[in-house]
Amino acid sequence: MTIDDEKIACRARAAARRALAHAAADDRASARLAQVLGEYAGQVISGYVAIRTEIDPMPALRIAAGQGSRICLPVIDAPATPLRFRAYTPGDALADGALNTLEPAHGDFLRPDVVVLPMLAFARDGRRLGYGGGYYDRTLQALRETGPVVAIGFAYQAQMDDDLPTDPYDQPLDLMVTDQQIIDFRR
Ligand SMILES: Nc1nc2c(c(=O)[nH]1)N(C=O)[C@@H](CNc1ccc(C(=O)N[C@@H](CCC(=O)O)C(=O)O)cc1)CN2
Ligand SMILES: Nc1ncnc2c1ncn2[C@@H]1O[C@H](COP(=O)(O)OP(=O)(O)OP(=O)(O)O)[C@@H](O)[C@H]1O
Repeated sequence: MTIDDEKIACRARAAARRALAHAAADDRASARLAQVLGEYAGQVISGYVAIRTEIDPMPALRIAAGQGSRICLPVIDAPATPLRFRAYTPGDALADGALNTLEPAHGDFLRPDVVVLPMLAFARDGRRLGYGGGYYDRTLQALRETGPVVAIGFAYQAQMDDDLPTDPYDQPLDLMVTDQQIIDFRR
C-alpha cells in the first residue's frame, strides 16, 4: 500500500470509531477544552464549526469568549491554499462555505495565537490526520513561519491511532484535548 492508501484506510477506521464515540458523548471533553483555553484568556483563538461527527468545540469557545478571548473561525479561500481566519462571536449567523462547511461571511481577518483543530485520527506523539485536504497542514506551516502559534487538537480518545501514517509535511500538534485526557507534546 502507498502512504496515501494507508491514510485512506486509517481515515475510514478512525471515522467509524469517531461516530461511535460521538453517539455516546458527554460534556467532559468540553470542560477540559475550556480549562486549557483558560490559559490563553485574552488571546485570539480559532475554533471550527463541527461537521459530521466531529467533537463540538463551541461550548468551550463561548466560555473563552466570556474570558476576553477573541474567537475566529477558518475560511476556505481556494483549494491548496492556507485557511484564513475571520472574527466570530459565538451565536452569530454563519454562511455556507466550501466543502459543506459553515463560515463567517463578514468580519475582520485575524491571526490566531491558538488554533483548535478537528481531525479524524491522532497519535500519542502529536501526529494528526485530517480529511486529506492538507488545509490545516498548510495553515499551521504558514503560521509557524510567521510567529508563535499553539495548535490544540480536539477529538474523542477513541480517535487515537499510534500507527497512523504520516508524511514529512504533516504538522504536529502542540496539545491534545480529549474526553479522557490533556496531552502536552511540548514537554
Ligand atoms: N469542521 C471543520 N471545519 C473545517 C475543517 C475541518 O476538518 N472540519 N477543515 C479542515 O481541513 C477546513 C475545511 N476542509 C475540509 C476538507 C474536506 C472536507 C470534506 O471532505 N467535506 C465533504 C465533502 C464535501 C464536498 O465535496 O462537497 C464531506 O463532508 O464529505 C471538508 C472540509 C476548514 N474548516
Ligand atoms: N505545508 C504544505 N505545503 C504544501 N502542500 C501541502 C502541505 N501540507 C500538505 N500538503 C498537501 O496537502 C495534501 C493533503 O495532505 P494530507 O493528506 O496530509 O491532509 P490531512 O492532514 O489529512 O488534511 P488537513 O490538514 O486538511 O486536516 C497532500 O497532497 C500534500 O501534498
